Amino acid sequence: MTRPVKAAVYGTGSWGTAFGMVLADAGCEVTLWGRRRELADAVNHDRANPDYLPGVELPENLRATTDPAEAADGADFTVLAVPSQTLRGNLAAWAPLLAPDTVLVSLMKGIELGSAKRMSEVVEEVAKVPAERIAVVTGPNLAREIAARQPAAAVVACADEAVARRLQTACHTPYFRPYTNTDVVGCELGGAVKNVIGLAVGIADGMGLGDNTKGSLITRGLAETTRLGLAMGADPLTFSGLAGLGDLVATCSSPLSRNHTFGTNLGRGMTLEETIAVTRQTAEGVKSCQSVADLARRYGVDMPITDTVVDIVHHGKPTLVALKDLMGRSAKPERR
Ligand SMILES: NC(=O)C1=CN([C@@H]2O[C@H](COP(=O)(O)OP(=O)(O)OC[C@H]3O[C@@H](n4cnc5c(N)ncnc54)[C@H](O)[C@@H]3O)[C@@H](O)[C@H]2O)C=CC1
Ligand SMILES: O=C(CO)COP(=O)(O)O
Repeated sequence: MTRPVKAAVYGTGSWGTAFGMVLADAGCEVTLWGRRRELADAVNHDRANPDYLPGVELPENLRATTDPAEAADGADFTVLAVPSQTLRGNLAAWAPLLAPDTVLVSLMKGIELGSAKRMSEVVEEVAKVPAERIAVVTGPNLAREIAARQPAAAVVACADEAVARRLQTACHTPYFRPYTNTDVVGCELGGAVKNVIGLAVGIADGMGLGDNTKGSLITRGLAETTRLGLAMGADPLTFSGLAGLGDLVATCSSPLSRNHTFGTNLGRGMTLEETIAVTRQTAEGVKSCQSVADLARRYGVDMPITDTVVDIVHHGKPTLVALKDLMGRSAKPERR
């Protein structure tokens, strides 16, 4: 008899827990790692994560620990679901504990500040594992909807297609349909930049602007994401798939999106400090907009919506002035 696939999930926030549920529903034996004892106890004794997924009953084959070595033990897949800017420090502590030959899986949709590295690059550098053992899960996957077992598709990306297929099997359930992709760069960029565009759409919503504005921002946001992706060697078709358009549409339409909500609060006139104070969870685009703008500069790519978000969020540019400047740029053909 073959043993069940074992997965360790580092991060007991909303997506770490919801993706842990997916893995458990697909038949894996899952151990979540979290920092807080009371949350691990709630998972183990009450089958609940009241802080991040209130009202959701967790499956039996999902347990939690605060001991990173216990989580790592024998894991076929090591899933990373902490805020992107904390990955490097956390992974440095976990790397010596990882099971040999484990596949590292990033759920994170951010770009590291300073280095402008994608999360899989940080994993490769810190855990010292080859790219063929690093995978990414991305797509239109709002955690609360997945935890309610509402149907969704996703992408599992890995340079080694056989590894992507193994992960696909490990997380395939009747409500979660993962597709494989070998374009890791495109998949990660799609996930990180959509958070920035989600902020822009949220700001527009908060300003009371309508669906034409939203449609324009989504489409031109996808155009600038694709431009950056092309310059970085991604497959442009990735951006019309789940990791690009799919995730962009979900994020830019949903009040469940933290990035969208963050933008809406700013657009309504809250200050950055007030907005941060009412945001309990990770809104990756707030920091990553700066790293995406860095990447754009490094690759000589024009990303006007990203620049506008950086100006509003980090330089205090008034939203009406930012909108006027964005619309007032010189006219150009659509495909350039
Ligand atoms: N929530 C969602 O719907 C989705 C989130 N993601 C991505 O997943 C990643 C994680 O997001 P969520 O789980 O939603 O965030 P969250 O804010 O719900 O949870 C973050 C978790 O990380 C922990 N944490 C915070 N700072 C930490 C630190 N310094 N060291 C260790 N742990 C720390 C928190 O205690 C919490 O358990 C992000 O990159 C996000 O973009 C991707 C798809 C869907
Ligand atoms: O990535 C997500 C959905 O796919 C979640 O978006 P937020 O991080 O904006 O909530």
